[in-house]
Order: sequence, then C-alpha cells, then structure tokens
Amino acid sequence: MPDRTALHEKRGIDRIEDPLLNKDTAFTEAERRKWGLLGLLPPHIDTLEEQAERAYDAFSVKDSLLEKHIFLRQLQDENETLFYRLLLDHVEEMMPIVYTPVVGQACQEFSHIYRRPRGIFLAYPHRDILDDILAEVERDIDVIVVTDGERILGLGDQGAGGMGIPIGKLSLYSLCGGIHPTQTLPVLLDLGTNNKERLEDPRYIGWRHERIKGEEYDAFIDAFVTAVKKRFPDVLLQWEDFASVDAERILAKYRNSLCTFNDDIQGTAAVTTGTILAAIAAAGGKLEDQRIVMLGAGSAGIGITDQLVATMVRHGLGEADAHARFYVLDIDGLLHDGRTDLDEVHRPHAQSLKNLAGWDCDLTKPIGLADVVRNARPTVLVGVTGQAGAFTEEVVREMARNADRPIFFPLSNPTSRAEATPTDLLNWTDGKAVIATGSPFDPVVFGGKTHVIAQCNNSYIFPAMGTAILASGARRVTDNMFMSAAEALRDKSPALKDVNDSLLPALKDIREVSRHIALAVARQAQDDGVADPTTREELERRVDETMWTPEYD
Ligand SMILES: NC(=O)c1ccc[n+]([C@@H]2O[C@H](COP(=O)([O-])OP(=O)(O)OC[C@H]3O[C@@H](n4cnc5c(N)ncnc54)[C@H](O)[C@@H]3O)[C@@H](O)[C@H]2O)c1
Ligand SMILES: O=C(O)C[C@H](O)C(=O)O
Ligand SMILES: [Mn+2]
Repeated sequence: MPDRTALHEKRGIDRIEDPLLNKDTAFTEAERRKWGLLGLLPPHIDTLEEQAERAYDAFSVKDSLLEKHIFLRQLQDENETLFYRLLLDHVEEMMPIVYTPVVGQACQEFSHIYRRPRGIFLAYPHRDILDDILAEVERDIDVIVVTDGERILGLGDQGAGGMGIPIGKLSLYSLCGGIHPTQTLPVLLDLGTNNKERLEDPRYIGWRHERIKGEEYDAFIDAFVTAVKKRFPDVLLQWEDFASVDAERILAKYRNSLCTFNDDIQGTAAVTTGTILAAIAAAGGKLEDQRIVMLGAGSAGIGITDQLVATMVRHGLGEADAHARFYVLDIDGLLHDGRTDLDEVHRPHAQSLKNLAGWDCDLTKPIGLADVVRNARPTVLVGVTGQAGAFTEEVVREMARNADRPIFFPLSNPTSRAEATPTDLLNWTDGKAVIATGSPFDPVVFGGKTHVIAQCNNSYIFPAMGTAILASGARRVTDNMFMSAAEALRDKSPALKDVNDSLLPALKDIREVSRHIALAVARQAQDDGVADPTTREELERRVDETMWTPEYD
C-alpha cells in the first residue's frame, strides 16, 4: 500500500477539493473540527448511503446519457468514495455510462464537455521532459492505462479526446477489481490527430497537429516507457486503443522488460476465449470441433485467434490442424497464402489455398464473408471490425442452415458499431443463435423466450488482471495468466448449469467474478515464476486485502 500520509494532512477547502479525501456532508463533527471544515459544510451530517441516495436522485433526473456521464465524471472528480459507492449500488445501470458505450460519445465530445483535468497528458512538444512531468505525480501509482487515442473503440482517431478511455478503464479497475483509486493513473499520449473534424474544431483541447509517426513515434513511446520505469518501476502498464500496427509492435518490444499487457489484444482474447468455451460447453460440443470465422484481423481479431489456437493445442490438436480451423478476414477478404499483401502478424493466420480447393467461388479474387460462410460452413462467427451491419442477413441465415446452435459474437464497440443486433440475429436464425456482444444490449424476447445477451467485453478480465498482479506482486504478465483468466471466467458461466441462461455472469456479481479470476491468475503468475510463491491461503488473503470497498476511512 502506498504511503498517503502527506496527503492526509490537507485541511479546510483543500481537503474538500481533494476527491480522494473528500467526505463532503459525511465528515463527522470531530473531523470538521480537526480539519477546519466547520462552516464550510452545511450542518447536516449524512452517511455514505444517504449521500449515494441523493446522488442517485440527481443522476436520475439527467435526461441524456451524455449528461449522466458528465454528472458521474464530475462526482468522480469531487468525491471518489461516493462515486464508487454509487456505481457499486447500480452497476448494471451505471457501467454503460462511465464505460462502453457512452464513454465513446464522451471521447468524441471530450473537448466540449471538458470540466477539469484528470490523469496526465503527455504531449509531443514536451517529449524531452516526460521524466519531469511524471516526477510531479505526488502519489505512488500501481496501475497506468495509456492510450494515444488513435483507435478509440470502433470510432477511430479521437486525438486527446481518447483520454476518456483510460479514465473509464481505470474506473473499472476500482469498481470491478477493487483497486484503490489513489493507485491508478490515466495517461494520454498526445502525438496529434489525423481526425479533420477535431483539427478544425476551435474547442479542440489536444495538440493541434497531424499525427507523428515512424521513428519519432517510436522514440516518444520509448521515452515514455523509460520515464514510467524510472518513476514507477513496479507499475502495471496497460496499453489501450492504439492502432493495430503500433499495438503489436509496442507489446512485442516491451512485454519482457516491464509488467505490461495490451488489453485489446490480450484482454479481449481472454474474455472471448472464456465466453466461447462456455458457449460450446453449454451446447455439449468441443472447441476443437468448431470451424471459426474471425471477421477483422486487427488487434482484437489476431489476439483472439492466437488464444483460441493455443487453447485447441492445449486440448491436444496439432498447431497446423488448429490453424486450419480458422478463417480470418480483413477488409480485403480472407487471409490466404496466395495473398502477397500480408505482413508477419497475419501470415500465420492465412488459410492454405490448397485447403480451399473445391470452393465454389473465384479464388483469384478477394474472398468475402459470404463466400467463406457458404464454403467453410462455420459454427462460430466473431466480429471485430468496427463495422455495423457486417454480419449480413444472408450470412447469418447461411450460418443457421449449417449449425444447430450457431454462435455469433458481434464484439465491436460501441453499440452503433456492432456487426449485428441480437434482435436481428435471433430473427434471422429462428431463435437458434447463441449470442454475445461487446457492448451491452437489453434482453430479447423471441418465440416467448427471453434471451439474456452476454456482454463479452474485456472488462471481465482486465480489472481482475490488475487485482491479481498487485496481490501477487507479479513482475511480468504471461500468456498463461490470460489462459487462466479465460478458464476461470468460463467456469463462472451460468450457461454451464442451464443452457438457456446467459453465457456470462451478471454484472451485479462482477466483484465476486473478478475475485475468482484474480485468484486463478495470481496462482498462475506464481506457477510461471513471475511472482514469489506463497500458500494458497496467503494469496487469497492478499487478493481480499487488495480489493477495496468504497467506504470512508
Ligand atoms: N468486446 C471487446 O472486449 C472488444 C475488445 C477490443 C476491441 N473491440 C472492438 O473490435 C473492433 C476492432 O478492434 P481492433 O483493435 O481489432 O481494431 P483494428 O483497427 O486493429 O482492426 C480492425 C480490423 O477489421 C478489418 N475490417 C474493417 N472493415 C472490415 C470489413 N468490412 N470486413 C472485414 N474486415 C474488416 C480491418 O482490416 C482490420 O483487420 C472495435 O470496434 C473495438 O471496439 C471489442
Ligand atoms: O473498451 C471497450 O469497451 C472494449 C475494448 O477495449 C474496445 O476497444 O472496444
Ligand atoms: Mn480497447
């Protein structure tokens, strides 16, 4: 635990204005006297519960989702304990407001709804003094989430507005994983933006410049990582919403030199593997018997395919046989070994043209999704394109002709980017579709049956990853840790007990689920030798100790 003694000495209005110390109307009479707060506060003394009820009333009268987001963000900046108490009391209602999907709109509108700063903005013109900037952070930090804002959900380049994402992700570290908010730091690397609308917007708060790329970009990232290692040597550094090429290069370069992971690649892979395993187990099948189409070959698509291949290999399949079960498509169609435009990351995922002999389509032209589904007769279709409607009616109906319980995962965020809606999927498959989405959707009633739609979002994984790493003192993040997370999530699937139930546990149980995953991951870190061994009881004790519940000290 960091030493927060110095911060605790704040008095008067400074104490009220510090969101980590503020109790507002819940300061007791004794505290008001001790800290010079008498007169600054109205005389009534509330409990935290009463404050949460008042805050909920105020939240409820806001008439747009963005207004609700602004309200909650403001509360977070005023009183973090109350913010998290309120969120925990209303997880299902409020998580979509502070996180996906509304956070997407908040990033797009960031410069217009901006109230006050949170976290650290590291802009390119300050590239020589990143150390000095981080040295000014008063607190010891255990978790950083960093973005350069270039691929914000499926909404593209949002420049400095991308800061909404690290803020939202870290809110979930505290809400779901129980990491104390004092220990978290959102970071925005401002290397410019190529979003014309932002550049032309007089209100834009970012560095008004086209994006820096190439060697200068890499040097900036290197200076950032060096500065982080110097100021916070043991920090967990999570990369989020970078363009795919940068995401992969950065992860490969730094994953063995500090405790770090990329959430879009690895967190997404773990949640999707866990959810697919649950879907298949619930239907009585085996992963290694599936034929899987991955629509989208970016960070998410490649990360998910890699982990599913690794899972099949763990289940006894040879690596080549496992790869042959996947059909991965990018914007130019199916990846196959006849294509000359594939890079190193994509080549292992290319189908062999030999395997496609006999396909009823022109193999010399780009092979689209409809061709793949007609010929390969897949049982699972995952969408990670950022393209709404990419699962067309034709494709979905074809899937339903070939599989009893076709599995559809339109995972793109936010809601407006989902490859298909659950309602369409159920209509087009006569209710046979097994569905999980990236953004939250309401349950759908079809044929008199209510289908609860699981939200297959990396939010089931990354907060637990943080808890596990802090509790175990892990020094690196291994692939096995993500495998353990996926399996631990699968084991919590309500569908394993009742095939008609949701594929994933309800968000109201997210703390319990995160704790379960965190324990599995922490144990794996020990088994992998990246954390020091302890007894199981000791590890459990540390996980529980790491998980803060929002209460006033
Ligand atoms: N549910 C989750 O937890 C989760 C996690 C990560 C990403 N995502 C979502 O997945 C989407 C993609 O994320 P990413 O990081 O992989 O992005 P990315 O930009 O790295 O990759 C997008 C990929 O989709 C391909 N593509 C685009 N249009 C296509 C089309 N019409 N047909 C076929 N392929 C097409 C591109 O060629 C590219 O390979 C985003 O919308 C993001 O919000 C969801
Ligand atoms: O942010 C999310 O909701 C999930 C994921 O990290 C994404 O980029 O879409
Ligand atoms: Mn992301």
